Amino acid sequence: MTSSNQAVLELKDVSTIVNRHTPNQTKILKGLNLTVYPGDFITVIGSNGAGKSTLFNTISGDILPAAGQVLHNEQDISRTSVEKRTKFLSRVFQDPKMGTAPRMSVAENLLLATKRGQRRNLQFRNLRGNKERFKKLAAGMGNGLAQRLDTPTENLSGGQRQALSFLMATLNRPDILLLDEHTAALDPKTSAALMEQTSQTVAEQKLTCLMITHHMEDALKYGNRLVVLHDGQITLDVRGADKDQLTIQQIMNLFVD
Ligand SMILES: Nc1ncnc2c1ncn2[C@@H]1O[C@H](COP(=O)(O)OP(=O)(O)OP(=O)(O)O)[C@@H](O)[C@H]1O
Repeated sequence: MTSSNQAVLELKDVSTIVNRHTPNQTKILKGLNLTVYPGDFITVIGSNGAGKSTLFNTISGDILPAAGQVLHNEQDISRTSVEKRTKFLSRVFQDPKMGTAPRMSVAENLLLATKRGQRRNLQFRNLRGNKERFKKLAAGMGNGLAQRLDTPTENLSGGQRQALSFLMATLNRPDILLLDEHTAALDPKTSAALMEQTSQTVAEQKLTCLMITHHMEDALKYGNRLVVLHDGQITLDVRGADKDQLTIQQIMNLFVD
């Protein structure tokens, strides 16, 4: 990645404060800087409470920075609403229940995802026209989702539901994809399968992606770049060959205060 590339996302000296003007006021991100280039796949690690979810909440607009700026394609989005950011950003959460509407079928959820960032005007008669496309997409996940297109998502397994959340998040090729421990609630085999699918989709669609994980193996295996968060700041940011040479032991040593 060359420095002449325009950044997709930039956080400049970002600080966040929760419980402002109360005795519990706490600074979480402390002047954090991060520049993300097109096609970066960044694994984000750090101990509990380091500020990883707060970083994602700041990128998604769920938390507004108390100081500093968030830029998307060089435009200041620091005050842009969560809803407006969904036009270019999508996120998959740890909890399989978070990403899908439970009473709606798999196909209806996928149709909803095609309208992401647009005004909601769901025409379910479009379902039939999209069925073949949805079937193909679901088949790509390789976990029986393609045979469940008419099933309400509340009746899917956790793995199928999380695969659907991932599919919905990537359907319209977001500029920025945030994966917030998206495989953590799944059993090891299902988790590994979704991780492989993730890696494949990110590569095929050349997505720009940040992924929080507590799996050190995954943090090393996937992505071209790894950042370590500690106490609200980035304490390590490595890419390419430097990342490839990292060992789990070296990373574990970084977690010792
Ligand atoms: N709304 C809030 N009110 C008070 N404290 C908060 C709030 N949100 C986060 N914190 C605190 O800020 C710190 C960072 O939280 P955050 O969830 O970003 O960490 P994390 O790195 O994602 O941790 P984990 O790995 O446990 O998910 C923690 O000490 C947390 O308790």
